[in-house]
Amino acid sequence: MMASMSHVITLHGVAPSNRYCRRFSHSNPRFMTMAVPTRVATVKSQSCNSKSTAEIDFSDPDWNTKFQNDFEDRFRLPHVTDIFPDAPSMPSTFCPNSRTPRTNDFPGNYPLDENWHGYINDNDRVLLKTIRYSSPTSAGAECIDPDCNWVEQWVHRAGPRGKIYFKPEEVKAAIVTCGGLCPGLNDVIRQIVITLEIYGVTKIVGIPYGYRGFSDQELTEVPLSRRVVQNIHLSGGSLLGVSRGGPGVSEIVDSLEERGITMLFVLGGNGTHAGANAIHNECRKRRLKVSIIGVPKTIDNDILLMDKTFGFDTAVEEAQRAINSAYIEAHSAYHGIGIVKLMGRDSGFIAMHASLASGQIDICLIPEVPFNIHGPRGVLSYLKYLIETKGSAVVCVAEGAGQNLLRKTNATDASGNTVFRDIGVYIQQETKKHFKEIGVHADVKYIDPTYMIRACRANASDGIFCTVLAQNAVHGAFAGYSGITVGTCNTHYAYFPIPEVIALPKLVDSNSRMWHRCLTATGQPDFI
Ligand SMILES: Nc1ncnc2c1ncn2[C@@H]1O[C@H](COP(=O)(O)OP(=O)(O)OP(=O)(O)O)[C@@H](O)[C@H]1O
Ligand SMILES: O=P(O)(O)OC[C@H]1O[C@](O)(CO)[C@@H](O)[C@@H]1O
Ligand SMILES: [Mg+2]
Repeated sequence: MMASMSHVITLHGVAPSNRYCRRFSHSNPRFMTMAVPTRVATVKSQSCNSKSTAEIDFSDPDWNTKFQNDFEDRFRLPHVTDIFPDAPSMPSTFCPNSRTPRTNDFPGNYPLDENWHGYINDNDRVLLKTIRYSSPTSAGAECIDPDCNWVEQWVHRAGPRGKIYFKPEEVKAAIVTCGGLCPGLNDVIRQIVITLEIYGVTKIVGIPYGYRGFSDQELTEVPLSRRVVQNIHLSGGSLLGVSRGGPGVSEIVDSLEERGITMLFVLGGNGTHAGANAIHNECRKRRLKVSIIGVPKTIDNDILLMDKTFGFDTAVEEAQRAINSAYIEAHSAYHGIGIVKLMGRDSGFIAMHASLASGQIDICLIPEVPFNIHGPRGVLSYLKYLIETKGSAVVCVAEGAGQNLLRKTNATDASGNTVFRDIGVYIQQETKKHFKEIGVHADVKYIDPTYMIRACRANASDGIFCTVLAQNAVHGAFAGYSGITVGTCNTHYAYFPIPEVIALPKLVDSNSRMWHRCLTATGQPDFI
């Protein structure tokens, strides 16, 4: 089959604008010209096939090797030596078992180099995909070619390097948190500060209220130290504040120059990372030795290639309280119907995982899977069936689900994200109307716990996750990288070039085992 294919084919015959991938719902043209990545993800990772995968000529006997080389090139991490080839390096000052930097004056707490295997080699790699699918029809198969050949894809291992490219005493590090709130922001801020201090950095500041803090003259830098951040992880929110919108990239880089910032840690979602990448590019254009490092903060878990993002676990856990309340209300009422709306603009991960965890959801609706409300196969008919057969029902709907059923809105927020209509309210209203029309009693209750969930403190698992991400962010900066972000792949920590992880939102694959498991757990039919 392979030999006979001399033409360039699309992946499984699926056109590049494919089943699972959509653009992030940005519409602000100001940002579009600034930093939306030009490269689309070429791997069909997270079920996203792409233009460049579609351009592979699989009749070439070397396509596999070429793909892997291309992959290695794309995932190469931008480094300070790209613009300053002679940039000096020095032995790392990082010491994992000390509160202070490693110095020759105080060798007692530090093993001799030859006995200590604590650094990451720049050539260490993490395997991105671990399942070998035998057929493209296997559940959730992510194949590069039509025969689903095994293709190794390796990304860079995160962690401390033996050589560093910044002298700690010359560093001024800044941290900024952008976008919406997410559990764990304070844990990340805290650990970045602590790790920077261990390297020996003394000038550490927080930029208040997201990117806005770079331009608003009334907002002043927040000095940060171990003392300041010691207990901030005990509460939710962000010590520094967050915002959407704000200044353009050039203004931000002007501000970095004026302030003498040499390391910038950017905590935020896809929009923030697009901004971070644009800042990185602008710094390179101006030949500034500045390291821009992202830490992906998206409660929606919609960043490509990573196992998960921080705050997601906590969100799923916290959503249980809302779901349980909806269940109790519905279960205690005569013909009770509970509706819970959870976050997820483009991706239904929170709704899917919360439904799976609760065991109390009868219908889970996510943006990736179309559904009808009305008609014989619609959600309302099934709700009637549930009321008749089990007396009550609970629906979990992601905020971005079923937007096609609602009147379009042209409204955008300050960052250019489309403002959605409330699908939860719509389902509540239509349910009430429908049951009235068919003359069946229904007691409908609607819960939207969004801001209660977002404002929570990180749970233990996210607390650990944030701590490790933050340490790795600092290690990445000292290693001389810039324009990168940090995440986990198959439980291992890795660095990624920013454009590769934000080209598209990571979506729930409706052919994945996880979605099928969710369907098995709820027992819901297709609503199409
Ligand atoms: N394409 C872009 N280029 C440069 N900056 C951007 C871009 N998109 C968004 N930004 C900036 O990034 C910041 C955060 O963006 P946004 O409000 O979209 O949140 P986010 O990072 O995607 O996080 P969340 O997951 O909470 O939505 C804003 O200050 C916005 O101005
Ligand atoms: O109301 P805000 O702050 O604009 O944020 C809402 C958005 O933020 C998110 O919670 C992600 O941070 C989305 O799920 C949601 O659409
Ligand atoms: Mg976003």
